[in-house]
Amino acid sequence: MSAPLLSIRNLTVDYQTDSPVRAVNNVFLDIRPGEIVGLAGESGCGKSTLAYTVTRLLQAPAEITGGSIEWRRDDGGITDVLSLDGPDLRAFRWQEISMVFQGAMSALNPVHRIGSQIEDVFIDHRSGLNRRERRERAAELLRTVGIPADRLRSYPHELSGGMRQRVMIAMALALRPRLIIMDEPTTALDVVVQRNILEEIDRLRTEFGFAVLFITHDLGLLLEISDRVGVMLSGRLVEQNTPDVLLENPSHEYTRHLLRSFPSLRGDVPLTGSRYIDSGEEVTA
Ligand SMILES: Nc1ncnc2c1ncn2[C@@H]1O[C@H](COP(=O)(O)OP(=O)(O)OP(=O)(O)O)[C@@H](O)[C@H]1O
Repeated sequence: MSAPLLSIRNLTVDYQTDSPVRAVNNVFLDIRPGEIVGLAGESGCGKSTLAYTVTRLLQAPAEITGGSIEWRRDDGGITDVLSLDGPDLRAFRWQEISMVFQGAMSALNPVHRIGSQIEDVFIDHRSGLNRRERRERAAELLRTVGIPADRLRSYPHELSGGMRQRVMIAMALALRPRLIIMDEPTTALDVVVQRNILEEIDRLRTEFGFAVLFITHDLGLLLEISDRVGVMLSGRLVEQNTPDVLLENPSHEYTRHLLRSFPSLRGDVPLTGSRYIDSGEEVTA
C-alpha cells in the first residue's frame, strides 16, 4: 500500500464562541494517492470544518486546538500543513490541493466571463504564461470537463447549474493538484446531472491520478463512488472502511442508523448501475 498523501492526526478544531463548539474532535484520517475518500455525516457534524482546516481556509472564531496535518510532497518530503503561510500556503492551495465547494453560482463571479475566471488562476500561479497560452489552457480545461471551448465567453448565469459545477471542477484541475476536496459538489443538482458529474470526476481521476476527499451527507452516494468511507458524528470520525465492509459489517451504531435510513438499496433509490444493486445484496435493516 502506498504512503499517504495526506495524514490527519488527532485533529481537534473548536469554534471559540460564547459557548465553544468542538466541531472536529480527535480525527485521524489518511488519504492515499489516487484514492477517493468519502466523508459522510449529517449537517453540523463537522465535515466542512475538517475540509476548511485541511485547506487552511478556516477563519476565527475557529481555532485548531490540537493535532497535525502532514502532506507528502512529490519529492517524498513532508510538509507540515498547519504551519504553512504566505506564498507557500498559496502555492499549496492550488497546486497541491484544490477545492470544489457547493454552490458554483456563488463561487463564480457573476460579472466576469468564465474564461477570464479560469485564466485568473494562471495569472496568479503561472506568471510565465502569456495571454494566448493562458487562453489555450483555459479552453483545454473546459474541453476536459466536457464543455465546448466557445463557452469561455459566457457569463455564469448563461450556463446551467451542472455546467457551472463543471467549470468549478475545471478550475480545481487547472494546476494539476494531487488532491481535490469536494464539499457537497453535486447536492444542488438533479440526479441525472449529478450522476454525469460523478462519472466525469471518476474519469478525470483515472486520467490525472489525483485523490479526492468527497464530502456529503449522502452516504448512499459515497458508498458508490468511494474507495473508502468515513462516517462523522458530532465532530468524531466514528468509523472508516471500504464501502463493502461498511455495508456488510458496520461497526458503529450511527453507521447502521444511516444505512437503515436508505429506503432500500435494492430498487427504488436512484443508484442505477450501482454494484450493490447489481449484486442484489439485501442491506436494509
Ligand atoms: N462560524 C461558526 N461559529 C460557531 N460555530 C460554528 C461556526 N461554523 C460552524 N459551527 C459549528 O460547528 C459544527 C460543525 O459545523 P460544520 O459546518 O463543519 O458541519 P457540516 O457537517 O459541514 O455541516 P453542513 O453539512 O451543514 O455544512 C456545528 O455544530 C456548527 O454549528
